[in-house]
Amino acid sequence: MSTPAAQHASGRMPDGGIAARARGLTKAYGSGEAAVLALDSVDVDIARGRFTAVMGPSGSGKSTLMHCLAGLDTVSAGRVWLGDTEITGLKERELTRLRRDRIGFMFQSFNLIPTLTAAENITLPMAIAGRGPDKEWLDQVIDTLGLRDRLKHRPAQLSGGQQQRVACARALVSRPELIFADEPTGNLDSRAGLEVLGFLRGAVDELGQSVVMVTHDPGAAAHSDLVLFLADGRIVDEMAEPTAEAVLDRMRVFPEGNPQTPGFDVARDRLDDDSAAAQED
Ligand SMILES: Nc1ncnc2c1ncn2[C@@H]1O[C@H](COP(=O)(O)OP(=O)(O)OP(=O)(O)O)[C@@H](O)[C@H]1O
Repeated sequence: MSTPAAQHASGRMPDGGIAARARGLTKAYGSGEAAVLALDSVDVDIARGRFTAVMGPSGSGKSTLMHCLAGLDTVSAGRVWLGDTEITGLKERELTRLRRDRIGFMFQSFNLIPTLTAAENITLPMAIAGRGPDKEWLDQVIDTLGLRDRLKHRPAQLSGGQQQRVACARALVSRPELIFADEPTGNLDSRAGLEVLGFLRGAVDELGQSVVMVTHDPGAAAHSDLVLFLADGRIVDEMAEPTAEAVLDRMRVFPEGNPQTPGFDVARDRLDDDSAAAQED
C-alpha cells in the first residue's frame, strides 16, 4: 500500500530529511487461523527534526509499528531504515548497538533504576555504551528540562512528571537520531503530562530532535507536527498541524467503532482536563 503519509511526509522535509522509513512493512503474529496481521504493508517516512504522533484504535498496530521501526521487533516482510541504515536483516547484536547508539526510548512506565540518582539515570545508557556524555549538551538538556535541582534525587523522591522528565533527559542526552515515546504521558496527571509534552516539543524546536510518539490522547497528539492514523495495520490518514478537537473528530469516525475503543473515553476526559488546566494557568 502506498500511503498518503509517505507522500506527504516526503513533501514536508525540504531540509531535515528522513529519520526513519519503512516500505511494505508487514508484521504477522501467529500462524494459520490464529494469525493476526498487525501491520499490512505499511509505507511511511518519519521526518527528521519533527514531532510525529501515531494514533489509532486499540489493536490497530501502533506499538507494533513503533517496535518494528525501532528494531525492537522483527518484520514478516518489507524493509525498514533508520536514516540511511537498513535495519531489516541486521543481527541481534548489531541491532542492540544501533538502538543503544542511535535511538532514544521513553515509556509510559518511565523505566528508571530506583537505586540510582536522577543524574545517574540520565547518563546510564551512555555509561553502558562506554561513552562519556558531552558535558555542554548534558547541561543544556538538564536546564531545558528543569532538572538542575533534582539531580541528586532518586526516582522515589521525584513526582511522576519529574520522573518522566528524567526519562526524557535520558532519551535526549546521547543525541539520538530518533526518540520513540510510547504513551509518555499515560501515567501522568494532565498538568504533568502537558509539561512533558511541552519538553518534547521544545526538544524538537530548540534542540532539533526527531520524535515519534504513540498516544491514545488527542490532546497529546495536538503537540505534534503530524499525526499518522492507523487502522487495521494500515496508515489510513494523516493530519498536519493537528488540534485536539480535529484529532478527536477524526478518531470518532474510525470504522472500528469508537467510542468502544479503549482509551477513547480516557482521551476525551483528558482533553477536558487539559482544557481546564490550561484555563487555570
Ligand atoms: N506478541 C503478540 N502476539 C500475538 N499478537 C500480537 C502480539 N502483539 C500484538 N499482537 C496483535 O497485533 C495487533 C496490533 O497490536 P498493537 O499492540 O501493535 O496495537 P496498538 O494499536 O498498539 O494497541 P493498543 O492501543 O491497545 O496498545 C493486535 O491485534 C494485537 O492483538
